[in-house]
Amino acid sequence: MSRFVISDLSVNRAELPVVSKVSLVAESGAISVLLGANGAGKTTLLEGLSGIIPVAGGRIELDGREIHKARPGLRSREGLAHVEQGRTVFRQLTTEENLKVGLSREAEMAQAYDLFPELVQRRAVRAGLLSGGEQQMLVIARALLTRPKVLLIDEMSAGLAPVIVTRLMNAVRRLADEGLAILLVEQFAALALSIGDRAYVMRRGRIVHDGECKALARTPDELHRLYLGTEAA
Ligand SMILES: Nc1ncnc2c1ncn2[C@@H]1O[C@H](COP(=O)(O)OP(=O)(O)OP(=O)(O)O)[C@@H](O)[C@H]1O
Repeated sequence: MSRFVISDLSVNRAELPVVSKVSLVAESGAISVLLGANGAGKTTLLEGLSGIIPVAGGRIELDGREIHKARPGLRSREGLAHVEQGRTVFRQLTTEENLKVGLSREAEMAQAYDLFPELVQRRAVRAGLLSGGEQQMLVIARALLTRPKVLLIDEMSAGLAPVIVTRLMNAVRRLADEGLAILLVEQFAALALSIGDRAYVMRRGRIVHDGECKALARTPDELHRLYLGTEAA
């Protein structure tokens, strides 16, 4: 069982505070969903978690070990993987070569293909020629090759057709059911809440809601209010 705990975390951009004293948890077997309007600071938070940008304050702990001062490579070795926004693949390499860049062994490759059988028939195709959904599957598969304990996923659904988004969401649910701890940043709020466990809503760099996904899914007006910030301060 893994536990990823973020306490009072602050992250700046160009020396301006973008994420302020955020606390949240992601645990084995569960999906923590992080929602919020554009510019709320979700991507900045994930980049602070994986070490792409340094944190300005607070703590990040994975299974009781503090990792917020560690370089990204070390955080990865500790068990953190980050599916970044933008679906970056090596476009000139084939699907399989993209996976091999992750220095994977056969067992991990087999697991990746088991999660996304769609990629098997595309293994010899250059990644630049894959559909957006296939590229997203490839990026998620590549993140799994390091056998992470915690998976951070940023806007995997951007620009994809609803049927593909549902496919990806089901795969993410399966990963959680197999024991991963997942922190899912998502714009498709209703769908994310339908597969998630714990829901957080972020606004202007702060967490303004922390509760169960099921409860928030039942109250779309409340979700709307949280996004727009019309509640009493
Ligand atoms: N490289 C950067 N330099 C300076 N400010 C930035 C940079 N990237 C983002 N910001 C600012 O930080 C704030 C938070 O942006 P961020 O991308 O983290 O939000 P987000 O919640 O992920 O939004 P979106 O859903 O649009 O991706 C915004 O005000 C944005 O303008």
